[in-house]
Amino acid sequence: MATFRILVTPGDGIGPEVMEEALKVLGRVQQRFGHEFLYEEETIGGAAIDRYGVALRPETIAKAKASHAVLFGAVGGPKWDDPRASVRPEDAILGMRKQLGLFANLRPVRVSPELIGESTLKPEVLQGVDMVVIRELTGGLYFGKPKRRWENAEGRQAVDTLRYSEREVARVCHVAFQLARQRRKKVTSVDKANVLRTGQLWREIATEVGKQYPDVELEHILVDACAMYLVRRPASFDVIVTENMFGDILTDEAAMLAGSMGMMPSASLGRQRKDGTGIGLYEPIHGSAPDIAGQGKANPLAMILSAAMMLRLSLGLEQEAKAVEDAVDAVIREGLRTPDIAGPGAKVVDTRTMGSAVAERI
Ligand SMILES: NC(=O)c1ccc[n+]([C@@H]2O[C@H](COP(=O)([O-])OP(=O)(O)OC[C@H]3O[C@@H](n4cnc5c(N)ncnc54)[C@H](O)[C@@H]3O)[C@@H](O)[C@H]2O)c1
Ligand SMILES: CC(C)[C@H](C(=O)O)[C@@H](O)C(=O)O
Ligand SMILES: [Mg+2]
Repeated sequence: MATFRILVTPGDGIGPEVMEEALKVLGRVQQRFGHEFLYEEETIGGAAIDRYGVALRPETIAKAKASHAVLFGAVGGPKWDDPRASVRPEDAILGMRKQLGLFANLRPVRVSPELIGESTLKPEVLQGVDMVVIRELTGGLYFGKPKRRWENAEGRQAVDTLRYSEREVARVCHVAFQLARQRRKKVTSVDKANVLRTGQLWREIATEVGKQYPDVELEHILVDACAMYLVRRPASFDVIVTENMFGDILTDEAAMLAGSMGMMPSASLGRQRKDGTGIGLYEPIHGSAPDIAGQGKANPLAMILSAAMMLRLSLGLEQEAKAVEDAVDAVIREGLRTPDIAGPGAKVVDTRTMGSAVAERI
């Protein structure tokens, strides 16, 4: 029997609601496959600002480093949204990513045949969509310095800095090519090389890294065109690799191919240890959804699918990961729908019923 340490950070809004369901599903995995998951829970985000005055405590990072993986819900909400606030709930997720060195964010986009009808896009456009967007996660505009606000005779000013180093671009491109080798062997590198110096560096390095993977096709697309192709011919993409901010925006767009933000899991990975393992952080790409929090309307499948990615990528439990994904496919096939993926006449269930249904099918 294997024992794994998992840090659980539910966060704010629907974060705790979807986390409860992921833990229910993992409980069933423990029972069925006989593993031991040792959980530690930490308060983060807005809840931590209320309790400790900061969104992320050093103790939480220390606990994360002592774990095999972190399961992260979502942070944020109107209560902490003052644009002048010196601490923000989002500092929790940004701090985790940076301090744990999680530079590669994998965001798979799969379209269940049963959900094609619920999308706002035409069914024929969605046929065969199966891609992974790899978002660079610890560089770019999010972290570049200087980053500040000030005021002068011309009024209020602000600056964020877009900076990338050769090393930062190369390492995330390697992740993309290695993943493409296990898939359809195509990488699309997305940049803004027609305008930005960082985009030119990105393209140059993606091309150099690509030469080390002659069996993988590499195409370059400008980010504005990519936003268009994502809704025009999404099935043509296999692995997309892009910088932090572009990846953030393009993946919310891509969520609409899968039907809802509530269907989009993610894994954030960093350097591997010598034994081939490495800490990973697993979270849905959606936020705390204040508009539906506390109403039982949140779709827990993105969080549950993130837990499946954790089983596969940080705990090395492929069969268990597959069992969770198959259970999710089964409930979708059987017609269970939270409101975000429910068409007319659908069998609408609440967050807990959806989570229990997945757990029961493992
Ligand atoms: N990783 C994170 O913690 C994370 C990610 C994104 C946004 N946020 C934060 O969340 C807060 C709200 O942001 P937002 O409203 O722009 O984005 P959001 O992702 O929270 O919500 C966008 C829309 O998608 C819906 N939605 C999201 N997740 C859903 C789910 N699981 N089931 C059903 N519907 C779902 C919401 O109801 C809303 O209509 C902000 O404070 C933002 O900073 C946090
Ligand atoms: C909450 C926010 C900081 C975060 C981001 O911009 O990275 C979110 O939008 C995401 O996609 O994970
Ligand atoms: Mg986002």
